[in-house]
Amino acid sequence: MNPTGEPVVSIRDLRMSYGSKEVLRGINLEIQRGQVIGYIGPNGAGKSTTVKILLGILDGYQGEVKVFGEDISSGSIEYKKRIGYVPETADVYESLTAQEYLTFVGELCGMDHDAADGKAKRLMSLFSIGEGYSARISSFSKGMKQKLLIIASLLHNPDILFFDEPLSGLDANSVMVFKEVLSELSAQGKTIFYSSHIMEVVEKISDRIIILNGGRIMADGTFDELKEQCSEGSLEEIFNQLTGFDQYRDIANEFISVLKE
Ligand SMILES: Nc1ncnc2c1ncn2[C@@H]1O[C@H](COP(=O)(O)OP(=O)(O)OP(=O)(O)O)[C@@H](O)[C@H]1O
Repeated sequence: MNPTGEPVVSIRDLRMSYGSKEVLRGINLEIQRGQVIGYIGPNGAGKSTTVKILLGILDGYQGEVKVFGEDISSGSIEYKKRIGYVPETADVYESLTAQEYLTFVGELCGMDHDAADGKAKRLMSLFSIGEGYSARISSFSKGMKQKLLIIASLLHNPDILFFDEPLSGLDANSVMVFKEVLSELSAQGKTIFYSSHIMEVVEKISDRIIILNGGRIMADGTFDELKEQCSEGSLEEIFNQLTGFDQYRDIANEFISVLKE
């Protein structure tokens, strides 16, 4: 954990370009232990790029990125064992069974095979997909695959979690279980980065909301602070205001008239 109270993630003047296209334009952030961060922004804002840099799977950035107080460019990969990640889209090994996949992931993160096996089986059953434990992932429904990814991200009890649209495909009962798990994890001191386009959920679960637009941070604060700053009621309205999007009716009308042609 992080007994000294220093930030678990610290980012200074982070810049990233793909070719001549600058997609992160000077991000500065300090994230404390136990915070649930709603990390939101329009499509292409740079959210996944930031997360991939933090995960150590994207190089070539400028600026300083520290996780658990250590500069991730130092080459140490130990910190990755303390991180869990649910990507927006994932290539899981479909020909493996859930058991093979989860024990493999657990062992990669330093767990003993039998410990990973026992824990994975119980977590699958708690998520109502226990019957699929020995089945090939290729036979899973979309929601079952998503639950598998969530379990894989949590199995090794990481200290920082990155979730990208984690509720995608989950039924209403599982959503309630997952939200409750999130709030317990945060109470235990886990830090959670939550990226989603579902504003109602982000508004409810986040202690702090960061809005990214065009590679820059447009807002950073609690929901109440953002509300005060924008004089708007819901996070959806705040988001639309801060990302300069107020023509949705005109666009929808034009869309309909094109369909009618
Ligand atoms: N491998 C790549 N090569 C070139 N450009 C890329 C690459 N990956 C991302 N980009 C560009 O970087 C920008 C930021 O992408 P990123 O995936 O970080 O956005 P995002 O905020 O996660 O978007 P979304 O909400 O759609 O998932 C986009 O303009 C995207 O086209």
